[in-house]
Amino acid sequence: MLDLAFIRNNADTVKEAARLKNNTIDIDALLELDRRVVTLQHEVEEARAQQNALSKKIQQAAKEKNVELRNQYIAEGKQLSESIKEKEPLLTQLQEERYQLLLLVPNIPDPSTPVGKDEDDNVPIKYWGEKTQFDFPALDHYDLMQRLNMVDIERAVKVAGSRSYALKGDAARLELALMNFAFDRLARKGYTPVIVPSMARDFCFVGNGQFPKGRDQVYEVEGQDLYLVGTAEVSITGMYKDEILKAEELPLTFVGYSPCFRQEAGTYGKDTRGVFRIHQFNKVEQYIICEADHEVSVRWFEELERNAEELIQALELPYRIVNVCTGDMGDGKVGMHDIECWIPSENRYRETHSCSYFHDWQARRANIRYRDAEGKVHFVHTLNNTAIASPRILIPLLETHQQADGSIRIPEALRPYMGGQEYIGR
Ligand SMILES: Nc1ncnc2c1ncn2[C@@H]1O[C@H](COS(=O)(=O)NC(=O)[C@@H](N)CO)[C@@H](O)[C@H]1O
Repeated sequence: MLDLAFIRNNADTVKEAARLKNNTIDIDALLELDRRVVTLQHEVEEARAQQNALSKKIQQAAKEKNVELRNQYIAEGKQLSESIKEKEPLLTQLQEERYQLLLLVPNIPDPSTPVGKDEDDNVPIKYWGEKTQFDFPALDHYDLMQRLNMVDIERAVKVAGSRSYALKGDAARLELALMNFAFDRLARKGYTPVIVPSMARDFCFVGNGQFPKGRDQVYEVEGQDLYLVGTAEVSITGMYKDEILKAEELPLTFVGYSPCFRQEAGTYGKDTRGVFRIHQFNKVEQYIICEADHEVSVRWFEELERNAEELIQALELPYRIVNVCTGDMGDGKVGMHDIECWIPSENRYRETHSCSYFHDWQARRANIRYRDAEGKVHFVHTLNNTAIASPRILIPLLETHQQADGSIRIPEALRPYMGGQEYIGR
């Protein structure tokens, strides 16, 4: 959410941001509604002030035993109460309408964000590692997993329907190894490990920006104010709602873990083979709460990205980084980079990590603030990036490290989390 005063004073900038982000919000309608709220608010406050003045006049008239004047004031007071009683419900309703519109206003993209319509317009900015070449007929992740008895999709689909899977054998161990590997590396950097609720209340999803627009991507717990999170980002944002932190407490740096649940509405027929796009997966998440300063946010954005690169390089996976364009980045982001790992079987890079900074767009929605050294209160800045999301990361991992004999080499960095094992299938 943007500051209402900012929108009032920078309507064209906000309209341009909405246009660049394919966001259809009507800023003029929002500002018109805002003017009605401000006018009505002023009338109600005026009427209240007159009521206070009148009650003093009534007391004064009573003291002077001036019955006629006193009755006149009382009559005036009644009229005022009537008009306040009539205006207040309308004011409350218009304020709620304005708030619901404010939630739909996008953040302003950083000038370094490429202008574009969709992911095809994302701009590659860095490549690392040579695209894997094989001197034997290489298999895709699903064939590799089936041959090594590491996945059971049929039975999982029986249990939970389409886009379900069960990891078995060394793939199941790999997933937990990857979670521990990511948790460990970030905890050693001083990030606070946190295992958060995977069911969260509505306000958490409003806080990170998933609601109201992305409600169709979220599973709801029937009859309760509880929804399954699509990322630990939702729960961490919700944990700090309505808090005023001390400046010296910042930055808060988290490495979070949660199962993630996504409806994947609108992706029917896309990525249906294997485990690329599923309804439930596990993710280790990097999350920062820092002071409200653009340079500070950018430094954390760069650190979060470097952290992910370190993990991917340790897994010896070729990847590239793309600067996500305005049409693909979503409402809340100021800047966003995706890291895409090379998928040999698809002969292309595909997203495995997503790194974003928001300035105070999320913090305003979740009302997360801090008091600076002078005692002034500001909304914080928030950022997040994937550390490792599995089983999607298993796709480049298994494919890239497959051997001619059909086994799979486990990268050095992962072996300590796999009991020292060096290969799968040997
Ligand atoms: N439906 C899905 N199936 C498998 N993996 C997924 C799915 N959706 C997202 N992921 C994985 O989770 C990563 C992060 O998802 S994201 O929506 O892009 N970004 C976030 O959730 C942020 N909180 C950063 O992690 C993706 O890059 C991808 O690796």
